[in-house]
Amino acid sequence: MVDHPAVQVNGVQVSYGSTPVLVDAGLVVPAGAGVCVTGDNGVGKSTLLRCVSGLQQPDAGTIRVFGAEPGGAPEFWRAVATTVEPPTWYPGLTAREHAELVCRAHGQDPEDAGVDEALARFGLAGHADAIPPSLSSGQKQRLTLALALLRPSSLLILDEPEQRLDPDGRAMVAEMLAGYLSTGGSLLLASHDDKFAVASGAELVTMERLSRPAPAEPEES
Ligand SMILES: Nc1ncnc2c1ncn2[C@@H]1O[C@H](COP(=O)(O)OP(=O)(O)OP(=O)(O)O)[C@@H](O)[C@H]1O
Repeated sequence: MVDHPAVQVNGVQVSYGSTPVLVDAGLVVPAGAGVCVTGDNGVGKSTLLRCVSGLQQPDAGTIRVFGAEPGGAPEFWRAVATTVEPPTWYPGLTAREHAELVCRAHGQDPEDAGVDEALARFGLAGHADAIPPSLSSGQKQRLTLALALLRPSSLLILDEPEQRLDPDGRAMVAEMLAGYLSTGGSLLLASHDDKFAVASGAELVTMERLSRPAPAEPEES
C-alpha cells in the first residue's frame, strides 16, 4: 500500500446528460498526505469524491486508490472510510450502539477502541443513549464523523465535514483530522471552509486547477 499514492486520478470525465462536469480531471493524494478540493457550488467536488469512493463510475479516465480500482473489493472498504454518502441509521439502535457496531464490524473491541471516549470527544456523551434520528443535524454530523474516525482506515474521504458544525465543533474535527494525518492516514476532503481545511492539515487545491475547463457552449446565432 505504501508504494502507491493514496489517490491517483487521471483524465477523468463525467457528464450528466450532455453537461460535462469533470473534464480531464487529475489529482494525486500522496500516501500520508491530505488534500482538500475547493470551488464554487456545482463545480463537481462531490462528483469527484463519489468517483474516488467507487460510488460512481466516471465516463472515462482512471482512478486508483492505493494502486487498485476503487469500490470493487472488501480490501477497499477496509482501507477507506467515507462520508460521501449520508449514513443510514439502524432503527432502534442508539448512538453508542451504532459506534459499537462499527467497531465490531472492523474486528475491534468497542471498549478497547474507546467508544465512550470518542462520543465524549465529539460532544455526544450526553446523547450516547439517544437514537440518531432524534439528534440535531449538527449532532448527527458529529456522530457520522465520530464513526468514520473510530474505525481503522488508511484513507478518509469526507465531503464538507464542516457542514452543520458550530465553530467549536469545526475546531475539534480539524484537530482530529490533523491527528489522523500525523499517525500516517491519508485524507481527501471537499470543503467550502479554507481555514478548517488548513487546520486539518490538508493542502488546498481548487477544482479549476484539477479540471480542464468544459468547452464553451456554442453561441446561438
Ligand atoms: N445525479 C445527478 N444528475 C444530474 N446532474 C447532477 C447529478 N449530480 C450532480 N449533478 C450536477 O453536477 C454538477 C456538479 O455537482 P456536484 O454535487 O459534484 O458539485 P459540488 O462542487 O459538490 O457542489 P456543492 O459545493 O454545492 O456541494 C452540478 O451542476 C449538479 O447539478
